[in-house]
Amino acid sequence: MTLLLDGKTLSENIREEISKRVKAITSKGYREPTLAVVLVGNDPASHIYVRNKRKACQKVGIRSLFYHLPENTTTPELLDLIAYLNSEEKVDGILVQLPLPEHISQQEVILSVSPRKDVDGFHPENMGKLVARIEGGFIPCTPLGIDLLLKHYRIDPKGKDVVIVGAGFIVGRPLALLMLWRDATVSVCHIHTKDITVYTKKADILISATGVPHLIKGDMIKEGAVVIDVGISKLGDKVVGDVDFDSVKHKVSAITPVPGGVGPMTITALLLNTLQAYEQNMGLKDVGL
Ligand SMILES: NC(=O)C1=CN([C@@H]2O[C@H](COP(=O)(O)OP(=O)(O)OC[C@H]3O[C@@H](n4cnc5c(N)ncnc54)[C@H](OP(=O)(O)O)[C@@H]3O)[C@@H](O)[C@H]2O)C=CC1
Ligand SMILES: Nc1nc(=O)c2c([nH]1)NC[C@@H]1CN(c3ccc(C(=O)N[C@@H](CCC(=O)O)C(=O)O)cc3)C=[N+]21
Ligand SMILES: [Mg+2]
Repeated sequence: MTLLLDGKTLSENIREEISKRVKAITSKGYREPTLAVVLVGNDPASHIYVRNKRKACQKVGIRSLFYHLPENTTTPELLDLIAYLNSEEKVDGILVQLPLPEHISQQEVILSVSPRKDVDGFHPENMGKLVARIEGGFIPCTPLGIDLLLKHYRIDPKGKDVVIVGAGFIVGRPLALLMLWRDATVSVCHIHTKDITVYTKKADILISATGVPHLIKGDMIKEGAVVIDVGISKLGDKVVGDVDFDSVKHKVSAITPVPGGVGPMTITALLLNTLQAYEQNMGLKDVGL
């Protein structure tokens, strides 16, 4: 029997808890948690993601402020907005939607967000805490969402061979660090890997995050493995992952569906990070809340 790792239902349950926590705090007279979402340009997929993130915020009582800048925004203009959001006491979290237009320096933007408001966990101070195993930083949303999903289903990476396909900045790399933190033996494959099948076949837990539809097929997988599909691609009008679900599903012990697996968990992790930023910003722990 193959277990479907249901990120949608788990997300609903966690979001219910977040909502209760927000109500408990705001009913004591504190202001609402606030996330600033910055989108540059008109990429249609980014628009949909941003809309989903804002809807999710609203449902749990997190206020979201939306800053939509034109495609031709310059790096200094974007940095000015971020400097303002950093200084604004009432803004707890800042999310700059990626990818940014080519002409904007992603590196400068990531460095400019205050590490205390960096709910994406992309700032080197937060990435560094992931390397050094220092608690209290922000863990990037997709790795954190996957960690929560594995925990919920009592799949412990400790001592397991975890193989990650894709070494991107927002998923593969930070995920590798988090899985090391969980005491897994981690391999990371990428575009220059000679033969990814050598690695995927050894995986107890295989996590694919490339955006290449149907990259992972049944004959590349060990019997009984756990498969986590991070990829999101459009094939015609269907949303598909990196995993060829039909050839894989009979071989594995557990697998995430796309949609309804990692995607909702990513947004839930964003809500959790925003709540963490808010609690730290307001000093709620210090007053015993
Ligand atoms: N479900 C969710 O919540 C989320 C889903 N995503 C999805 O995950 C995917 C990856 O996103 P992201 O990390 O931002 O993308 P990136 O483009 O930053 O990273 C993709 C990685 O996969 C590698 N890669 C590409 N093709 C192959 C291949 N054939 N074999 C092995 N490695 C390959 C790339 O190598 P190289 O760079 O050298 O080409 C790169 O390391 C996308 O589909 C994205 O939409 C992303 C975030 C959240
Ligand atoms: N600064 C920044 N932070 C991000 O976290 C970030 C980003 N930029 N840029 C783009 C990627 C992608 N990403 C997704 C989030 C949710 C779903 C999601 O909710 N997916 C649903 C719906 C899929 C669909 O129907 O399109 C699902 O899988 O069920 C997908 C992808 C966050 N990203
Ligand atoms: Mg993310």
